[in-house]
Amino acid sequence: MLPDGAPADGLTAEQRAVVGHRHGHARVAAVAGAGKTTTLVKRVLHLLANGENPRRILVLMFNRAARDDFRAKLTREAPPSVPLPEVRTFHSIGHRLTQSLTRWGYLPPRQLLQADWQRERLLRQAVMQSLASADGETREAALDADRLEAFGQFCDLVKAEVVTPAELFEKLGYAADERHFIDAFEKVESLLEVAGQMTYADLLHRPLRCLEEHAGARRRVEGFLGHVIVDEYQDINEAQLRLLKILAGQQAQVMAVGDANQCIYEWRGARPDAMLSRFDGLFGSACEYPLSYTFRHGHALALAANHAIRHNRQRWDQLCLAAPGNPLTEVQTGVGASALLEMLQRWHAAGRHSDEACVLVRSWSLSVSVQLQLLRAGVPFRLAQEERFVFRLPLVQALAGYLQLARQPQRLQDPAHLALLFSQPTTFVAQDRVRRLVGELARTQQWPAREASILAGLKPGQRRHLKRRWQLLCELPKLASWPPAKLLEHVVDAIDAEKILRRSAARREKGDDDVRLLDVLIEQAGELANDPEAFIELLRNPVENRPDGVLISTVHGAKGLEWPLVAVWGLNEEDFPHFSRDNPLSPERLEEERRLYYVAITRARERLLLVQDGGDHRPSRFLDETAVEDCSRIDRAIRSGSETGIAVREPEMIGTYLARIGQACADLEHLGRSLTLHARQPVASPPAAETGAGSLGAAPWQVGDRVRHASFGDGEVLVVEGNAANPVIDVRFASAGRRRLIAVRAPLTKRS
Ligand SMILES: Nc1ncnc2c1ncn2[C@@H]1O[C@H](COP(=O)(O)OP(=O)(O)OP(=O)(O)O)[C@@H](O)[C@H]1O
Repeated sequence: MLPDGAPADGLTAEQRAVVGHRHGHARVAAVAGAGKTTTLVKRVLHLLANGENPRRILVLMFNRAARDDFRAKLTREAPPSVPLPEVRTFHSIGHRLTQSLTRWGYLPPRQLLQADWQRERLLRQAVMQSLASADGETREAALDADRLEAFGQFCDLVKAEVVTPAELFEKLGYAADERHFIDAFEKVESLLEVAGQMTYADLLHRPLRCLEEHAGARRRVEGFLGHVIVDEYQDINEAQLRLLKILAGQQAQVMAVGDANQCIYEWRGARPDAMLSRFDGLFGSACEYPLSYTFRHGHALALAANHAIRHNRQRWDQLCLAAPGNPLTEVQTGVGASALLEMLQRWHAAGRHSDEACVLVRSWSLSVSVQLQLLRAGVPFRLAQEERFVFRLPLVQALAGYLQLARQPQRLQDPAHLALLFSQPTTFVAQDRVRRLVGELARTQQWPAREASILAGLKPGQRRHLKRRWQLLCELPKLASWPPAKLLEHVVDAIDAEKILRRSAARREKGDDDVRLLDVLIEQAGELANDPEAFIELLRNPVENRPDGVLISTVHGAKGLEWPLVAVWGLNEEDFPHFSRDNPLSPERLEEERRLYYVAITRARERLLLVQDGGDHRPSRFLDETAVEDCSRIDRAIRSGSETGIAVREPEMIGTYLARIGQACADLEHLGRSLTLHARQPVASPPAAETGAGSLGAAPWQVGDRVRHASFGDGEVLVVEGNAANPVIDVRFASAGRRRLIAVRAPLTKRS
């Protein structure tokens, strides 16, 4: 049976309300798996059936895959030969606007830079111009591939956030040795202008700036639309928001559909408040529509997701409810590879296939241990990004190369092998110089004399790095009998690899990732203590993506997708949530990490396994917050109709959940009343200072607090934002509607 007693159209009451929305702007808060596409397709058909001109409707989707999916569904469901509205991505709208503005003479014509190499050449030229008077070492470091990529992201983000490069630099706290980004951005802009070219980010940025500047141009694009429907609204950036505002003009009714709890693209300029207060600021008030039922998974996982996201201060106050016909979902926690391999074994034993399963990781470096474990166990797998195969990572190839050299001293005479070991981790020397030097070393087997021409022009620091590397390589054959883990540790110490990796990384997170990769490899090498050959073999294994294998993906790559079995791997403090001593966790970043976790766990349909490493690694705080035990017990009670008292962490939330599903399904109606719930104290969590939780826990205002205002009467807190000591809160008042208040100034009292 469908929730809310759905009639023959198969929609829930909540979905029907969205479809039939009458007038004004609308905000649709849809939990993961709520059937947004189904609902929005029906909404478009409803508008058409009510005589709306299809040319006055625009549907904006987040990416091309979502757009194609929507178009296909709309075409399937629409009566034959009915003209349909446009379904587009923001970039394609930007492209068309650029063409029109160019034709009307507002913008000079420009060619889009399509190939990666063109973009890379542009970034390289701009950095070289900007560091023309800097020393060779500084320029070399700035032109490193990762740092160049970080600069490219910087340029895109300046345009996505519609700020100046200096503002972005300050806002995101870039490192001092990236200060050239500010000037190099301007160089990029000049180079593009002279060459008559533009980047993908310009497809939105140029027409936006032009339209904001020229009222005449604005008048030519405004007023054509009656309805704009925007999907995945939580992940759109400032440039997209402002373009949307212009396109909608004064008349169009905007329907923003999304889930603020799934905003995971802050690094691309998205903001969780786009869906919340920012919408009000841009468009004014909107009708609010929840889509609370997920059609993806069972109660245990819906409850787990609700528990997890409750710890965010800035969130949409909405419970995710499992629809009655959903599959049962088993939620489990486990430690280490054995938990994953056992789960996969049971899955296969039940006749299920590997390609129904997905392992999700917070970042690619965490996938290395899964890959190695699956390789060892002979479980076929595939990677969402093939270049992430462990044996293809340059650092991994180099580490395998160090081990190999220990066992095969003749490799000291192989220039290609030496070039690999001199380049990873970097020695901060240009590659062609390294190539010449290793050629000489392979031939002479001697470090050159101080005055040798091959060393001319190298700075003392560079010479030191190179010489230390050569000494290590000469030493390795003498350590051939050492187990691989000890040998790797020695390599890492001898060349100060952690420091080099952090210093050479383009972003702090990349540095953390590389260091983590070292740790993982040493751990894995330790597990094969007696068999160094097997370890080297493992790292050099020429595996290919197996289409029938278990998928390994990052959580970002899993946006919008689902699998019958999902394992979230690497649930350790510092890994997920990701932080380190150099990259501490601010309250905002913790909330972003938690949204990412929320997205990860809500991808599962039938089984969810949450895996931590164990050993020295502390379990992720998210595991405790998810209260898996409570969720599974309540799920069992729902299924068995048990009426015994249960002690749970969040009796109030679970009570509300039971009452809501009881309203939706007559069979469960008794539950909210009969299942008695007691509060249980949470297991003590580590102190905030240790875990990087900041002052979050001390926040006096919580979403869901019931309040009384001297003028507006009773209400409920929907959003808490800003500084914990002086937050801005959104409150929905029963009589006065939604209001935004500075909490300490407002005449507010909390009600129990
Ligand atoms: N009212 C409903 N009753 C039963 N099943 C539904 C209902 N609405 C949607 N579904 C099912 O839920 C699944 C997801 O729906 P749909 O493809 O529309 O959503 P989506 O937009 O891809 O997902 P999401 O909500 O995660 O973005 C589909 O299998 C769809 O048939």
